Formats: sequence, structure tokens, C-alpha cells
Amino acid sequence: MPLLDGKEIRRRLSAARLYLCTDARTERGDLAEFADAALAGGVDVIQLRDKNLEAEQELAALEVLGEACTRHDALLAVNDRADIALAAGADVLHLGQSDLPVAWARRILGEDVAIGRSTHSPTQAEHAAHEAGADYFCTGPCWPTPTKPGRPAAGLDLVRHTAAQNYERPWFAIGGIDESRLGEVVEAGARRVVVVRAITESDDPRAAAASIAARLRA
Ligand SMILES: Cc1ncc(COP(=O)(O)OP(=O)(O)O)c(N)n1
Ligand SMILES: Cc1nc(C(=O)O)sc1CCOP(=O)(O)O
Ligand SMILES: [Mg+2]
Repeated sequence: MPLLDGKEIRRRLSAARLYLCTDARTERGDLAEFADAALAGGVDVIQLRDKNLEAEQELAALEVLGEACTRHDALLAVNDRADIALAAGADVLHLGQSDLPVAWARRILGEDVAIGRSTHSPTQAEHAAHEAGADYFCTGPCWPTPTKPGRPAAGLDLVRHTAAQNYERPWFAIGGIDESRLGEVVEAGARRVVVVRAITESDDPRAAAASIAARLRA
């Protein structure tokens, strides 16, 4: 059970502009410091996305991120696994097209954890915008990205199409977004973005987050 109730989590998700996916930074050993910097810069949601971790390592990293989220009033998200989300007391679970179906994840999580969906086409976005039990969705990749090799870019046309639908459900653009491309994504109609390398690979994660967050909030 997350510390926040479902209503507050959904309120914060709706207000969120910048969502970060990070690995556990195992080699650098600086996860707490990195998370504090990114969150201080303006990240609203932080997801642990690290396919190399065993469950116990994932839970340990989520504890570090959860403490950072509490310090900065941010939301903690888990990727793929409803059991880990529940055990970690996460606020959000993110599910891709090949992950657990939303309805089955809801059986595990109950109502207080928000669930997000990945989408890669207008048909998938339309489904995710209305799917029972889903709270937000992402559209992408906007550009090809080494973070998700083998996933063809959907391009900015998908962002334009999604923006034109005026969905009530919050949605984020993802994939290849950094400060230099942010203007194009916003111009295409996105108001919220998910980034990985733009912050994880920055020498100054706080400044990288701050400049993206400021432009999304302008
Ligand atoms: C916020 C957010 N959006 C999209 C994804 C991608 O999910 P998925 O397609 O399941 O791919 P993996 O990340 O699991 O490799 C995400 N994780 N988070
Ligand atoms: C994890 C992920 N999912 C995508 C999708 O389209 O669903 S694109 C992506 C990787 C985004 O990484 P970066 O910001 O480094 O390009
Ligand atoms: Mg997944």
C-alpha cells in the first residue's frame, strides 16, 4: 500500500510534467544522490527501470528511491512487476504492451496504485485512453533510441494525433527526448514527457531536469 492514497496519486500524476526512468546506478553507487538531484531539479515521477536486477536488489533500490520521493513530494513508479510495486509500496506501476494486462495488475494492486500503459500507435493510444483501470499512458518512441533498441520510432505524428484527441487521461511523450528536441515535442502537442538519458547521462542531473521542467511548466 503506498503512503499516498489513490486520489492524491492521481492528482499528482495529472499535474506531473516530467517523468524520469532510471536504472539503479549499481556501478556508480550514487542512486540516492542522483535521485535527490533529479527530483530537486523538478522531476515529478521517478521510475526504477533496470532489467538487470534480481527482485531483492530491485526492492533495495526502490527503498532508496522511495525515500528520495518522500523528501521531494514526488511519485515512485515500478516498471513491469505488480508484485514488486505492491511490496515496495510504490505509487505507480508502468505496464507495456507485452506486460501484465491492466485488469490483472489491478487484482494484485487494488485501487490505490496508479497504473500506466505504453502505446506505440493511435489504436493503442485510443485503447489506453479509455481502458478501465489505467490512469495514464505514454506514446512513443518519438525518435529511435538506444535505450529501447529494436523499438521502431512512432515519430511525432503519434504525438500530434494523440494531442488532437483531447483525451482527459494524462499522457506523456517518450523516446529520444532531450532538451534540444523538447521544443519539437511541445510543438507537436505534448505537455508531459518521459526521459531517460537526458537526465541519467547528464553530468549535472539537477540542471538537466530543471531546464526541461521549467520549459514544460512555462
Ligand atoms: C513511463 C514509461 N513509459 C514507457 C515505458 C516502456 O515500457 P515497455 O514498453 O514495457 O518497455 P520496458 O520499459 O519494460 O522495456 C516505461 N518503462 N515507462
Ligand atoms: C523505455 C522506453 N519506452 C519507450 C516507448 O516508446 O515505450 S522509448 C523508451 C526509452 C526512452 O529512453 P531515452 O529517453 O533515453 O530515449
Ligand atoms: Mg515493460
